[in-house]
Amino acid sequence: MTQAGLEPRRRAVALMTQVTEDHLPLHTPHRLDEVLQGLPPEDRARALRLATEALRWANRSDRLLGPHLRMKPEDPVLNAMRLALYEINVTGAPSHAAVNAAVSIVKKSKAGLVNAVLRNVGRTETDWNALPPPMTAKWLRKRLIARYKKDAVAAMEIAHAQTPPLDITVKSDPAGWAEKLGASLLPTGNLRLANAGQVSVLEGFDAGEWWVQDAGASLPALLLDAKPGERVLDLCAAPGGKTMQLINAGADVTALDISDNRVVRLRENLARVDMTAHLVVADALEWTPETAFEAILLDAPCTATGTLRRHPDLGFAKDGTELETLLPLQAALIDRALTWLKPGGRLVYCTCSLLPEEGEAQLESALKRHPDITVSDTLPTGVDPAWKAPGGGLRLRPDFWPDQGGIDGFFTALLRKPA
Ligand SMILES: C[S@@+](CC[C@H](N)C(=O)[O-])C[C@H]1O[C@@H](n2cnc3c(N)ncnc32)[C@H](O)[C@@H]1O
Repeated sequence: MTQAGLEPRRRAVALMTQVTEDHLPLHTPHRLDEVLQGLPPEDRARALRLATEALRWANRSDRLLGPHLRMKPEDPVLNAMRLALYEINVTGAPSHAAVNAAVSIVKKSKAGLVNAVLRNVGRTETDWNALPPPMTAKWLRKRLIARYKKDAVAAMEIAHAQTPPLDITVKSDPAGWAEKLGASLLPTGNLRLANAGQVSVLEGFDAGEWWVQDAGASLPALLLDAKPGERVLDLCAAPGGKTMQLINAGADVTALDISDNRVVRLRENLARVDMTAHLVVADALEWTPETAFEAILLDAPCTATGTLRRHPDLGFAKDGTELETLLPLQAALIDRALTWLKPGGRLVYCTCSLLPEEGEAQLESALKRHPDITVSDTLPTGVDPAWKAPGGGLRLRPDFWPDQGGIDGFFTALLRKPA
């Protein structure tokens, strides 16, 4: 392998190690830039893609490696071997090239081990494709089985093993854009591209005609159904996928987020699609609006476990301990948002989580704390009634829409304040 081919792989292993050893998600802003420093854009994208996909398949690679390892090697060594096995078995890379790359990436003292182990794996008869799909990280799997039972979790694992399609939300004329982009039109009105390649070169991107947004992530704003001229608060707004939907519906939007950096991205995203909102950088637990809103969309911070198919690194980077701070924060945000609604106002609460603690259970306890609030059972267009959660709201899972390429996991519910 040429030096040019080796460098993105070396960085991919460094990124994987940031996830497995330091427990930082791949997309941790400053770390990502640090690790990818000096690489041209196409190699940055390549390194990130290799790291993402090698982590998606890491559990299956580990099954092949296990019988040939006396003890678990240090993370950079294990990750170099995981990358090689992913490339050989999923992308069809020639095994000598992938093994040589792994040998060159690790420190010299480990080169012999990596070479011997990978060649031993190559000599075994195990059929990669006959192995079960990669297993969800233990901390999460236990919780998912408790909630959804084994068969549903097995279906989710099949969904998590697939590289997800690219979904986009268009400003207008979804059917026309579907034709121009060669995309399929989803029942929810989003467009889906199976193999999109580089997003920024697609027609309509520079002109700001659409933005990237999973179909599942678009449902909360569809459920809120903002009307032209309505004053709407987008609470926890950055990077702004839902803000753009609300503005596109004609609402007068205030978009608030605690993170300076993320609001910079939100501002850039709005500029690209030529939209404006009142932007606020503030902690929602301290901020108070001057007047009440007709509608609020609260996309609360969460474990993001519904996005595992897009971010397989999260299973390695997280361990569930953040729930201790997230759960009270989500409840406090709901309580504050309800006080900022006009009589008769609407609140959509949502999280991109598969955990009932962050969805169904938050709704249930909010209804107990606020007995005057009701939950709407309206369904946005295109939503399968089977997605209704028993206690109200919608429960989306990655194994839904299996024939159309899946959907991110989400919980979302529309609450109404009495008039
Ligand atoms: C799930 S993300 C929002 C995604 C966004 N709604 C979208 O559709 O693009 C959650 C956001 O909550 C913000 N956040 C976390 N704690 C907050 C707080 N106390 N006040 C305001 N925003 C907060 C985070 O900075 C993060 O941007």
